[in-house]
Parts: sequence; C-alpha cells; structure tokens
Amino acid sequence: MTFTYEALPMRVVFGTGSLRQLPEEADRLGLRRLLVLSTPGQRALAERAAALLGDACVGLFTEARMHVPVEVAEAARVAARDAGADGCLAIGGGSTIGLGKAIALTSGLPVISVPTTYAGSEMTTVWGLTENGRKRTGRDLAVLPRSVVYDPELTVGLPVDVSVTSGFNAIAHAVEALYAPDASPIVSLMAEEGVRSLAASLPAIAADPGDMAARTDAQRGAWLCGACLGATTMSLHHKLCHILGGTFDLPHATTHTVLLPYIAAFNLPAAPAAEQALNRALATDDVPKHLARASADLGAPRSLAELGLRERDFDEITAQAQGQPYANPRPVTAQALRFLLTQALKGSLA
Ligand SMILES: NC(=O)C1=CN([C@@H]2O[C@H](COP(=O)(O)OP(=O)(O)OC[C@H]3O[C@@H](n4cnc5c(N)ncnc54)[C@H](O)[C@@H]3O)[C@@H](O)[C@H]2O)C=CC1
Ligand SMILES: O=C(O)/C=C\C(=O)CC(=O)O
Repeated sequence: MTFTYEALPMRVVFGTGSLRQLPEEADRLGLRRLLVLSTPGQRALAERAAALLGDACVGLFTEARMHVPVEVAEAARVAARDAGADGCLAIGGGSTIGLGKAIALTSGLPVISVPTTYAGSEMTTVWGLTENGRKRTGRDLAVLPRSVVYDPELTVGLPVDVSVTSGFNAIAHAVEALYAPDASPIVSLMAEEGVRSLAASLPAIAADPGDMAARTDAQRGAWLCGACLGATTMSLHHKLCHILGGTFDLPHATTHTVLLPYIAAFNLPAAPAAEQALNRALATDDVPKHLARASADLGAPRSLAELGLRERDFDEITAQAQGQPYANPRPVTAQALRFLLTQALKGSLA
C-alpha cells in the first residue's frame, strides 16, 4: 500500500440547536461585518441568522443560484464590497455555499457556512462557476469555509425529494473517493461510514421528514462524504455531472442520483476494494442495481431522459468529457461513454 494524505483544516460545530453558536463562531474568527448569503427561497432563514448575528451582520444577499452563474457571483462580490464586509455567512445548500466560495476566490474574504442540504461543498476547496453554458471548477484553499455549523434542525424542512437526491449527491462523493488516485485509508473509512449513514437514514427521512435521529445521521453522513470529496480528486462521475449541469442545465443533485449507478457499473470492476467497501456499506452484492433501485424506491427520477437530456446531446457531452483530462479507474473511450449515457438515458438499471 502506498499513499500520501494531507488533511485540510476543518472546524465543525455539530448538533441540534447549534445555529445559536453563530455569534461565537464569528467572534472566534474576529469577523465583525458579515454579509449573509442565501437563495431567495431561504431568505427567512438568512434573516434569522442575521438577527442572531446582530451588529456583526452588515447585509443580506439572497440571490444564490445553482451552478453559480458568473453574473450572480459578480453581483454578490459587489454587494460584499459595498457593504464593507469582512466575511460571508453562507446559509443553505451547495448553491449558497458555492456563492460564498466565489466571493472568497477573488477577495479572500473568509466564509462561515451553515449547510442545510447534504451536498458537502462546505468541506471542500472546490469552487465552480458557470459562464456561457460551461461550468469551470477548480480548487483553492481560500474558498474552504473556516467554520462549519451543522444544525440538523435546519434540515427538517428540506423536502423529501431534495433530501433523497442531495443524499445521493453525498454518496457519489464517497464512491469516487474510494477509487480516487489519491485515496487513502482514512478517506476510505470516512467514505464507507458516510455511505452507511446515508443509506440507513434516507428511507427513514422519506417515511418521516421530521425524524430528528435520521436527520442527524444523514447530516453526519453528509459531513463524512463531503470530507471525502475535499480530500480526493474527482473522477468521471463528477466530470459528467458538471457537464450536464453547466451545459444542459440539469439539476445538480438529481443528475448525480440518476447517473451514479451507471458510473458504478462502469468503474467498480476496475476498483475491487471500492466495490467491497460499498458492498459492506449498502449490504448488497450488486452496488449499481442497489443504488438505482434504492433511489427509485425513494421517489427519485430513474433516467436522464426524465431530466430532459436527449440522445442528440451525447456528441457535445462526449466532446467535453474527452476535452480535458481527469482521473478515472478505467480509461474512458468515446464508445464506452456513449454506452454508459445510453443506459442512463433509458434508466435501464432502475
Ligand atoms: N464545490 C463543491 O464541493 C460542491 C458544490 N456543489 C454545488 O452545489 C450546488 C447544488 O447544491 P444543492 O445543495 O444540491 O442545492 P441548492 O443549494 O440549490 O438547494 C436546493 C433547493 O433547496 C432549497 N433548500 C436548501 N436547504 C433547504 C432546507 N433545509 N429547507 C428547505 N429548502 C432548502 C434551496 O433554497 C434551493 O431552492 C450545485 O451548484 C453544485 O455544483 C455541490 C456539492 C459539492
Ligand atoms: O459535483 C459535485 O457535487 C461536486 C463539485 C461541484 O459541484 C463543483 C461546484 O462547486 O460547482
């Protein structure tokens, strides 16, 4: 066994009611002028956070959008500058945290994040920006949130369909971390446990969205899976999802959910240790089928066709996917890619 592992700085405050610790977290970082970020739909939560921060909040920017369009990033940067902000509080899902990262990328302003989905962005140095139908991603330590407050109470209102697909977005981070070129024993432990946690808690959440034990377990799983993404290189699955989101405007977490079983079917034969870990975590001997059926049983879409993708889009996807090098346990030929996309378009495993 050979590996290199370098831990990212991580401060996590976890627990029901931990939102109340926001002022302390801001104080600890010496932040006195925070701009609070959210999506339009989570404005009320942003206002609650602003009220908790009191004088340490200098304004709200509530226009976060999925895939961080550059125009939204620019407007948020202007809002931060005009308010004289010394940091941002990103309260919401990956879209809001992504906006905080976009501000940090050009200004260096520190970000505190309060995640309310299971996307895991709060644990990574990965930023993403979308311009002219193309999503660019990169890594920069400046965008990694300095403090992350996980309060499972804030996820109770996350609709079941979003909870399920967001949970599978997290599982996808763990799956790709298990066969990443920079995988390591500590990451593999987190990945297996993260998948186990989400696989157990998502059905419980679907049955009762207010089940606090399940909500807590899901957020714990999301933290572990996000940390896996933060520690490893993304492979084919994430690459394809970014193309489908950036160019075809497919919804992020749902796309991850639908595509993951087909990526697992393609990659796991070349990654036996990853397959064994997933067999244990999911209590199955057929990971691709299990993933497809588990998400479909919880009401998630089964095929990329349902999300609006068409076969005529394959040429563009293949060209983009083959245009830039990225890691993958199996070589990705155009023929293999078309086969995989055809299966996912039809939803043949679900
Ligand atoms: N850079 C990174 O490491 C990562 C980035 N991402 C990025 O994050 C974005 C997707 O993030 P998601 O979290 O999937 O979606 P999202 O942040 O767009 O949230 C989905 C919807 O749910 C609402 N919502 C969020 N939390 C809620 C709650 N607790 N109760 C009620 N409504 C709630 C939001 O307002 C939004 O309308 C994409 O742009 C993706 O690229 C995702 C994972 C990792
Ligand atoms: O695909 C993911 O879930 C992980 C990373 C991104 O979405 C990149 C981004 O911030 O846009």
